[in-house]
This record gives sequence, structure tokens and C-alpha cells, in this order.
Amino acid sequence: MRTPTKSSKASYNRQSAPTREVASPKPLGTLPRIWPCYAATASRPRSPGPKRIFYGFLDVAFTPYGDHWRKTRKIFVHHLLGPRRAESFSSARAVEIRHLINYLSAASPNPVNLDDKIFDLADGVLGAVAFGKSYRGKQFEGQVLREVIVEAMHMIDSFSAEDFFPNFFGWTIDLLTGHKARLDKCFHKLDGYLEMVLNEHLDRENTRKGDDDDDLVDVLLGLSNEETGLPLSKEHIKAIFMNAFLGGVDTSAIVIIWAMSELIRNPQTMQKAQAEIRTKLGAKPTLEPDDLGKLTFLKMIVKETLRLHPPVPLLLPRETRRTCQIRAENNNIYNISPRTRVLVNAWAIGRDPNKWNNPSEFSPERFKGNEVDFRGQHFEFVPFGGGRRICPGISNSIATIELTLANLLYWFDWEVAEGMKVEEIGSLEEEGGVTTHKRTKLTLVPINYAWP
Ligand code: HEM
Repeated sequence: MRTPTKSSKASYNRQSAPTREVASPKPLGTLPRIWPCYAATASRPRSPGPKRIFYGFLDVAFTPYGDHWRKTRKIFVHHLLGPRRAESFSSARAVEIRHLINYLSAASPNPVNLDDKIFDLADGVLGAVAFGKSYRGKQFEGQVLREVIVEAMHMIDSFSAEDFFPNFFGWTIDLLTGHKARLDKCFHKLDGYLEMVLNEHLDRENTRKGDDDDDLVDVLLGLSNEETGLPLSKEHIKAIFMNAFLGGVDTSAIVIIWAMSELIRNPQTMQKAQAEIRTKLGAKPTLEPDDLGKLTFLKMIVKETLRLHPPVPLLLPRETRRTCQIRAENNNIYNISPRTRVLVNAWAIGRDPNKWNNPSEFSPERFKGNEVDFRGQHFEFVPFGGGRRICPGISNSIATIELTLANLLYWFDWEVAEGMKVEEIGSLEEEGGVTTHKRTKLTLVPINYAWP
């Protein structure tokens, strides 16, 4: 097995590209496959309609328009992901995992839809810390949380004529194609939820106990424009909620679901993971975060899942500030013009046959004795991105993913429901846009584990 090393990282490094004649840039469409990056020149103007809230998610917080993203990143890192919140996240995680385990234990040995339950768990953890209340996916009447998130991600990523023709012409096309109606529906659903969270906080503003009681919403409401350097309107605040909600719930849930899908397809790997957890931890009433340090194989499973199924496959879009160069697979170097939108294909990077042996195979053992990890230092494995915009939620999400998986494998054995096939349940078909979900539902049977 080939082990990616630091030297392989150098081959992605622009600085280390061999000095050679620079190929003249070709128009997009006639380019050979530029790997691992590809560039698109289309730049989306902001549209005024309901899509604004989605642009709130993308533009206000993430993309380098002005320097808003830097400021909102700071708010995020300081007020939601800083050390002050670590304790709150840890106790919210414990509560939500206990709730899930109790539910599964009562449901055993009947089939359960694990997808929805995992989304509810991730929502419960984030909601408790950021929004002051754990809704566990019940905030959208008549629709499950997972469906709302998948639809929102689809809308963010879908083609809208109004984006390119921000006038009556674009608006009419979107009306005729049905895109506008779909967008409006999705927008009102999410906006209604964010508005409700905001209003609940405004209502209890006078009864709040003080700083220790504050969640992210309280903090944002209390920040003045001078402190943030941002004109923090209600809309901005909702856009930041949206970041927390979509960035924090969807991604962690996706990884847990893909990991369980891969394990159900690879029963020997699942048994090996269960044996590790049960042998190393022995019989105990609850699993503690400190226990995770002992679970080396579980950590390899999480890495392998992130390699094959990075939840944000194209990371977040970047825009070039000046002309820069990208080296393609064939060693040609291409000039990329300033103000070009560049997408980094983390999905393809994780499956590059030049860096990974049998790249499509789920083989957690490949990480044994291998220093490659996802914290932005190894460019052959970038599920959380890298550089200045690397995901600030890495430690938080890894803690949720590892502890949830450890519990699922410790307390239960897992089977496919009668009449169903492993290939259907564990199907690796993907769907989605900014984030990639598993297309088929993961319906499994939990069997309470009886200690000998
Ligand atoms: C497995 C879970 C997660 C994955 C795979 C993931 C992945 C990513 C990726 C790929 C980016 C873009 C980085 C880039 O383009 O270089 C990103 C950005 C971001 N993520 Fe995560 N993320 C996860 C969990 C979380 C959580 C739990 C939170 C917060 C609660 C979070 C908050 C953010 C924020 C605020 C940004 C924007 C950073 C910026 O633009 O400066 N993420 N994430």
C-alpha cells in the first residue's frame, strides 16, 4: 500500500511547479481536465428576491466580497466555536446521544430510519448551543429536517435565470420554469424558523439571566455595529444563523450516515470496530469524550469516510485576486485570470489513484501508521478545506461524529431489515449540491447488545 507522504503534498504546491513555458490559457470548455482544480468564469450577481437569504449564507459570510466573511468568521470562531462553548457543546452532545440511544434501544429489534434520527441529533446539539433550544428536527411542521436541508442545499446550488439576468426577463423565466415557486417555498420555510428563533430571543431579552446564559443569538443581538464592523441588520443575523444551521448540522450528520452505510456494506470492518470499542472500554454506563483517545480504528473509519465522502465536495468557492497559475495533470501550467471563481474538487483529490491505492475501496486500515490527516496540512486529503478559510468547526464536528459512531457501535449490533438488500440500503449513490447526501435512506435494525 502506498502511503501518501509530505513529498506528495509538494506536487500540489504552485511554488514547486517546474519552471517551464507557460501554456496560454484556453477558453473554458476546451480545457483538458485540469485536476485537481477547475476554474469557472461565471460570476453570479446578487439578486434581490428571496434568494437573498441563501446569498446571505454564501456571500455575507463566506465569500470575500468586501471583507465581510473575515468578520463573520471571527464572530463564529469567537462566539460559537471558542473554548467558552466547548463545555456547552460537550453536555449538549451527551444529552442528544443519550436521547438517540434510548430511542434505538426501545425500537430494537424493529427497523429505524437512521438518517432522520442522525439529522435530529446534529440539530439538537447545535440548536442547544447556538439557538438556546434543542428542536431535534421538529421545527418544520409537516416536513422532516433532512428534507428541508437537502432542498435548501439544492436551491443554493441550482441554476436561476434571475442570477444571470437580474431583471424582469430572468424573473419571468424562473416563474415559468417553476424555479421561483420552489425557491419561495424553501425560503419561507427556513426564514420562518430563523424568524421564530430571533423573536423568541427578543421576547425573553428582559428575562435573561446574564452573560453565562447567552447563546449565539443573544451574543449577536448584543453586538453593536462598532464591535463587529458590520451593519448587523436582522437579515445579517439570520444569514449568520443560516451558516451555523446548515454548516453545523448537515455536514456532521452526512459523515455519520456515510460511515454507517460503509460499515453495513463491510461487515468485517464493522465487527472489528465493535470489538475495539467493547474490548478497550469494557462494560460501562456511558461513553465519555476521553474514551475516544483509545479508539484508533474508529478514528481511521472516520478518516476513510471523509476521504471517500467529503460532505462539501467542492469546498467553498474562491475568487482569484490576481493572475495565478495552476498545474494540470499533464504538467501544463495554465494562467487563471483575476476575478475567476475557482472550485477545488476535494472529492476527486481523495480518490486520486496517484495518491491512494485502490481509491474507491473503503479501507480504513490505509490510515494505519499514516500521518496524513484532515487539518489542512496534507493536500491529498482536504475534506475541511485549507488555508485561511479552513473549516473552523473541525474539532467540534469530529467530536460529535466520533462519539455518536462509538455509541452506535457499542450499544447495538446492526442488521438490514427483512426483505431488504445490503446493496440497496448501503447504496453509495449521491445527491445534492454544495453538500453531498446519500440518496437512499439508511433503514437499519438495531439489536441491543447483550454483554456476556
Ligand atoms: C464533518 C463536518 C464538517 C465538514 C466536512 C466541513 C467542511 C467545511 C469546508 C470544506 C469548508 C470550506 C473550507 C474551504 O473552502 O477551504 C467549511 C467552512 C466552514 N465551516 Fe465547516 N465543516 C464541517 C462542520 C462544521 C461545523 C460543525 C461548523 C460550525 C458549527 C462549521 C462551520 C464552518 C464555517 C463557519 C465555515 C466558513 C469558514 C470561512 O469561510 O472562513 N463547519 N467547512
